[in-house]
Amino acid sequence: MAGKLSIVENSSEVARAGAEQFISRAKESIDDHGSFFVALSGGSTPVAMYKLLASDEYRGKVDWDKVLFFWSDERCVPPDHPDSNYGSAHQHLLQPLGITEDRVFRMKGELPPEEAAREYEEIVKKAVPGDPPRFDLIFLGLGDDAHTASLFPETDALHVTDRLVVHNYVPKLNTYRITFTSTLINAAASVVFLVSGEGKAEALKSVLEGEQNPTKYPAQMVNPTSGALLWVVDRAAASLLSGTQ
Ligand SMILES: O=C1O[C@H](COP(=O)(O)O)[C@@H](O)[C@H](O)[C@H]1O
Repeated sequence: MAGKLSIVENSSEVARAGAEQFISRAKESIDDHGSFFVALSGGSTPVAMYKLLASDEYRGKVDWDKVLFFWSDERCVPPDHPDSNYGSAHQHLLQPLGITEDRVFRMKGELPPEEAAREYEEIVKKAVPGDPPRFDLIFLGLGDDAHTASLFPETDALHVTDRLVVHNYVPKLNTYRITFTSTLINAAASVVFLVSGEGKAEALKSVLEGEQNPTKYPAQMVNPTSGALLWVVDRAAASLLSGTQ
């Protein structure tokens, strides 16, 4: 497998390990170049990490004024919709910490998907240093079908290498998503997957130990060119991995 694997006890420990990664990468990046460019993932898994980062125990550990927030994917819904990835981070992290809008770069899920993707690509190119732009840290999750960001199995976005952000039609959901491409993800200085629950066990086994088939298991596309890759997974998600029984 590519990268390092850290198996922790349960979902709370996944959140804690994610928060620790956020804090240490933020410090390193701010010490090095004065800002921290982080892309958050969506879905339910990161919510516990957001709550922890916004808690009294953790909030003082990050120089929030130097953090610039982005998203690795978004659903095609307005920002106040319950499915919005931005909306979830806003509710549990950005609002509690009083993060101002000038440091928040959200994908506009309310726009036509192609327009939203092109607009976000331009924003990323302008705001994030490097060619291709190099995020300090990208958080990712894993779907039970082995998708990551909104790179779903057998979808067009998997074959795009000359774009950074694209719209992607997902037939099984009959909807579009907006997503980073593997080109942008793999340019990052650091990528951290947070994976929790036995519902992810089969997908995790396939991605890490199965045949190499990124069209079927898109998370296999993630392998930073000159960056670090860490998988933080709990015991339930890791239960089918070799040597964990
Ligand atoms: O649809 C999505 O799913 C994955 C996994 O989400 P989770 O709810 O199982 O944690 C997520 O990483 C992605 O950003 C999201 O849009």
